[in-house]
Amino acid sequence: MSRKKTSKSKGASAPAASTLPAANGPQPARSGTARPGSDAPPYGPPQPGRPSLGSGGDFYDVAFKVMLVGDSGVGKTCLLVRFKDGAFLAGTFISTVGIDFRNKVLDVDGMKVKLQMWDTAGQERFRSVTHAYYRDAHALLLLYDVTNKASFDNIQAWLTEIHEYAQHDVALMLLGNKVDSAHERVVKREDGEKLAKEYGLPFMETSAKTGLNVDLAFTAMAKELKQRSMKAPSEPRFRLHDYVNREGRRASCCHP
Ligand SMILES: Nc1nc2c(ncn2[C@@H]2O[C@H](COP(=O)(O)OP(=O)(O)OP(=O)(O)O)[C@@H](O)[C@H]2O)c(=O)[nH]1
Ligand SMILES: [Mg+2]
Repeated sequence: MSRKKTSKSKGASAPAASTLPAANGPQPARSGTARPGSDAPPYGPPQPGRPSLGSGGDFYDVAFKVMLVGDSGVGKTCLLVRFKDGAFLAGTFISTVGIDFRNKVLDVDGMKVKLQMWDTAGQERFRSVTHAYYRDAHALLLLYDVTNKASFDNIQAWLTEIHEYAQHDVALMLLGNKVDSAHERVVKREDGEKLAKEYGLPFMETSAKTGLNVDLAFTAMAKELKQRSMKAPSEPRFRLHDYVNREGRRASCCHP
């Protein structure tokens, strides 16, 4: 069964999880060439126990699209590279052109969950390109930079955009990145928490540089999406807010 795609279907139900790889399959990450849905698996209900084989040779039970959004320079690409490859892209800042994507298969409570992660360009001039991708996203990671007040102040505008273009029940998480830069910090943790509470969002501070909370952010989202996709979950309800509050590490303690 495949889901019929509708354009800007505000108020429609969230896209179903995908279990089948596309005929042409996801392509290796590259900038500015991907088209909405063209490289992505078609949608369909999850069929646990019947793993699919992606074109990259990755077996998975269920697949979801996770999009990273936020101002240019907040660290979206670095966060993704940290999660995917465990490395930090130091040095010259190379701004993303258009949109880029990477895949990773996670083991979530015995199920292989493939995350197809879309890295969007934060620059204003690419905004119309990224709008086209929102409607297919199952989850959004919305980032600001704790050393850049403007990126925090713009979160409200990003939320307005998300409400306009994304599915109404898209899973959403707010991340304050670059907490390793303690001396340059201008947005307090409490300010991030307050904003997140105001909008009912799960919230964490992260560092693509040290890796703080990076795996946790993606894993928590994978757990949430997996739970949402189960028609009659046998496990207790997963609570994203409680999970990130419990598991999230604070920059000043506990982390190397
Ligand atoms: N200290 C520190 N620097 C970071 C971190 N994450 C990213 N950076 C730096 O911030 C700059 C921008 O990072 P990118 O990941 O390219 O930013 P982006 O959000 O993808 O930007 P666009 O592609 O233009 O939307 C780069 O110079 C990174 O090295 C972090 O966690 N800590
Ligand atoms: Mg980028």
